[in-house]
Amino acid sequence: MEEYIGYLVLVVAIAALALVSVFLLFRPKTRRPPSVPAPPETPAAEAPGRPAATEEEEAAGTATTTVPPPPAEELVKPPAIEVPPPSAGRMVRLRSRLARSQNVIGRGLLELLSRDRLDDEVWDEIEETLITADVGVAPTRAMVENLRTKVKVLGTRTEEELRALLREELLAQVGPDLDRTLRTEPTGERPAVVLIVGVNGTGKTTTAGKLARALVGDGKKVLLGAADTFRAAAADQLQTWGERVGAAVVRGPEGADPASVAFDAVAKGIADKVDTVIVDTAGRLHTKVGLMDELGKIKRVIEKKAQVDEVLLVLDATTGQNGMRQAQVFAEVVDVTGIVLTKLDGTAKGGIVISVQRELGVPVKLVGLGEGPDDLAPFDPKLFVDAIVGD
Ligand SMILES: Nc1nc2c(ncn2[C@@H]2O[C@H](COP(=O)(O)OP(=O)(O)OP(=O)(O)O)[C@@H](O)[C@H]2O)c(=O)[nH]1
Repeated sequence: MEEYIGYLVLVVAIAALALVSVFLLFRPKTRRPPSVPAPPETPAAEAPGRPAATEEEEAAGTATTTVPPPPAEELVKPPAIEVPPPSAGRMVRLRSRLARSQNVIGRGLLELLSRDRLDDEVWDEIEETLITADVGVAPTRAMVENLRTKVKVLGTRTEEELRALLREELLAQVGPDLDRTLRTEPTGERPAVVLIVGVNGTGKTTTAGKLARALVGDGKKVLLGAADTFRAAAADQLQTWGERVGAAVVRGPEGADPASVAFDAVAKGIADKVDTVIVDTAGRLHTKVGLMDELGKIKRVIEKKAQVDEVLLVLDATTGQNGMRQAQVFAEVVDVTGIVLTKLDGTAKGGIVISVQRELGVPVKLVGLGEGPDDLAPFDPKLFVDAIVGD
């Protein structure tokens, strides 16, 4: 009997053990703590730019692996297009910058004019101040002559009266009535063509880019032509300017014929129905003949497609008389229709506005007042003179 009970216990124990093993093997897994869902594994092809799978795609199970990856260039996220401010009112916005660089001339002149005795020595100092500010010899003489007569005849003595007199004389020299309109409107089916010329480093490429921005800000469709094929970086620079505001850029391989790039740019401008094509040139000043050949050819070739409406000569205000001489060579080679005076924020020699207009017989149409993308402004003579003499 005892032996029978022993067997029974053994059988029960084996059965219990078997039961426990079966339970452990097949026990329900519901009591595991819920796991945090891992981020879906995005295939490389689904990186930026690719739209998310639609519900239908997911239902059909076609959302991920069956779609071939798009070509590499589609993966690059296009840069956000900027909306630049319009060109009007820019000089007002940049007034303080202009005043900072220019009012030293005005303060000096007013201090001299306010002296108790206005003898020859003082008038010589006034003349010197104007010459130092790059006003030029002939305009300086004319101004001093007029000031001398008026102070004597009118007996002008108070600071306010002197300021008003100086303002009047400076304004007369700057030329408040010169036509400074920038011709950027298309003629019929043809876009306006603006050619940017000037010595390297004066800010030509920057001006082309800033002008494109300003025109886009005015609601125009603009195309940039990188005919400075001499320096690849200039085309890259222009491309960046264009991309920022959504303006197309036509460029050629490094060393390509600048005239052919200019031609292609204008042809594309016509095909795309843009308002304005801006062509940046290299304008290397090797020899006058070489320059004439290069710029003359660009202009002739463009004119097979459209007329050149503006030839803007870019001049660095900080280079003074040296820059003036270079400007003269350009003016002899090509019909300049307007001057862009850059870096006026970096010099007190604002008198160059007066001398350059007089020397070249062409109005200053735009001024550069800083390195910021919107620091190019239509030139306003009154605001300019106010910045010199102060309020
Ligand atoms: N402060 C200041 N800097 C300016 C102004 N305009 C241009 N610059 C700077 O001048 C430098 C030269 O400008 P670029 O546009 O490269 O000159 P560039 O004439 O095109 O030179 P190349 O392409 O070599 O012919 C850059 O550092 C510009 O930021 C301005 O109005 N004020």
